[in-house]
Amino acid sequence: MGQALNKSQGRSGRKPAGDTARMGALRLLAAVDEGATLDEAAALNERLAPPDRARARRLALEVLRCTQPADAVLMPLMARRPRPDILRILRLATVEMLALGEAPHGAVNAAVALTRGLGGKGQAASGMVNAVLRKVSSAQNIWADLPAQRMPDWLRKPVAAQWGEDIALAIETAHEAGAPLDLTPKGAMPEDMPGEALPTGSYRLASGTQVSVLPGYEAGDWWVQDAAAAMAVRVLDPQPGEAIADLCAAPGGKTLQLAAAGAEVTAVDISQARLARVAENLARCGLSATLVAGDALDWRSDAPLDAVLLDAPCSATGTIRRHPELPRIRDGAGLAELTELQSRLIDHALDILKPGGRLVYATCSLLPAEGEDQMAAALARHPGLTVEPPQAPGIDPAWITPQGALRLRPDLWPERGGMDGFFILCLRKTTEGT
Ligand SMILES: C[S@@+](CC[C@H](N)C(=O)[O-])C[C@H]1O[C@@H](n2cnc3c(N)ncnc32)[C@H](O)[C@@H]1O
Repeated sequence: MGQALNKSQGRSGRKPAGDTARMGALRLLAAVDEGATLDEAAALNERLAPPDRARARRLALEVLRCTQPADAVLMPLMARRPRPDILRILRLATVEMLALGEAPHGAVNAAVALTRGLGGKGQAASGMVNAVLRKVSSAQNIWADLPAQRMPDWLRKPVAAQWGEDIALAIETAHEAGAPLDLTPKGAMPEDMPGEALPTGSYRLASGTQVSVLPGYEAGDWWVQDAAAAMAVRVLDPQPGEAIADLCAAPGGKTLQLAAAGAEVTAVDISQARLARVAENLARCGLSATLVAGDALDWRSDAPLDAVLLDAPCSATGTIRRHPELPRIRDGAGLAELTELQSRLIDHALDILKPGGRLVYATCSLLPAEGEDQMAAALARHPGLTVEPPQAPGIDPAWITPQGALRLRPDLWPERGGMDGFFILCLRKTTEGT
């Protein structure tokens, strides 16, 4: 490795392979440090060729999943904390070598070149970067023993209080492992579709699979949707011809499921821009629904509603496998506002539902405040409700809570690659009303 890390290589003017993607990853990481989500920052890499853009995102995702372990290796090797741009380069190279198994030679050379590219201070720091990363490259044993990245206290405390320390650790391990690519079939999946058919009806492929080259993409035979997210509509069990409102619909994975089942769907979302994505997804899949842009709290149906799906706005803490920046850019503030909105949406959903109709409440959250506690409060406010036990193929009885809800967590299905965190409960409005 010694020769490969020769400082003079950075002066040759030749960019190490993968440099563009690495620069793209560093841009994304800098934006996250400023409080942006990866989706918000994606436009920064618009000029990159699609393969480099995809690799930049994969690298940034991996760094965000392993920032704490990377720092645990790096910090003892430095006299003081480096400036943020240099720290990002060090973390990237560390994660490339220790988490992704990249050859030290390429990762270290690239890091030194990127450091020099920062100008005067970077030139001065490049020797330190080279020396530190040489040591990091032989730290595999230390890396293997490091615990997975901890959730922040505002999230970890309620999770550990609800399910215990072991489950909190298992969830952290699942966060670090990332997420595979899950698809929901519209009908039968194309026969040549690679991957694994899951017991719940979703289809699972390796993460990083290029979606647009898969069989059936053009024909709209399926859409991308996490296996846990797909369970809310399976629990609702839509029937052909039923009038169903999807009150917080965008980007529309659940609207597509409802429409594919033959329901008469009205998809409501407060965001016109996000609702445009529902329209695009429906068009690609050859499905239809009535789209309404507006506040669900102000919307009422002209016809009686057989069912309402309320996939409420929430902390999205169940999706950290896919959005590892969330714990970095959120601090739990705003939770009270969200739970207040959720309870108002629940009350409105029950109000517009016909007697005998069913409400499925779902959140992609790990916080009991947005799931178990929220529903306990709703049941106390509305005595005329019955809980419908979740019935759908592939449900493990261990996923059903004493309350009769489906509680899905990232640590479930570890041998299959996990699933997002979701809370799902189906209620029936009795004819006596609520
Ligand atoms: C969890 S996402 C929904 C995901 C969607 N059900 C799916 O499966 O693709 C929550 C959505 O609620 C929308 N939203 C937030 N507040 C709303 C409100 N008061 N009325 C209607 N939609 C709202 C947001 O714009 C966002 O698209």
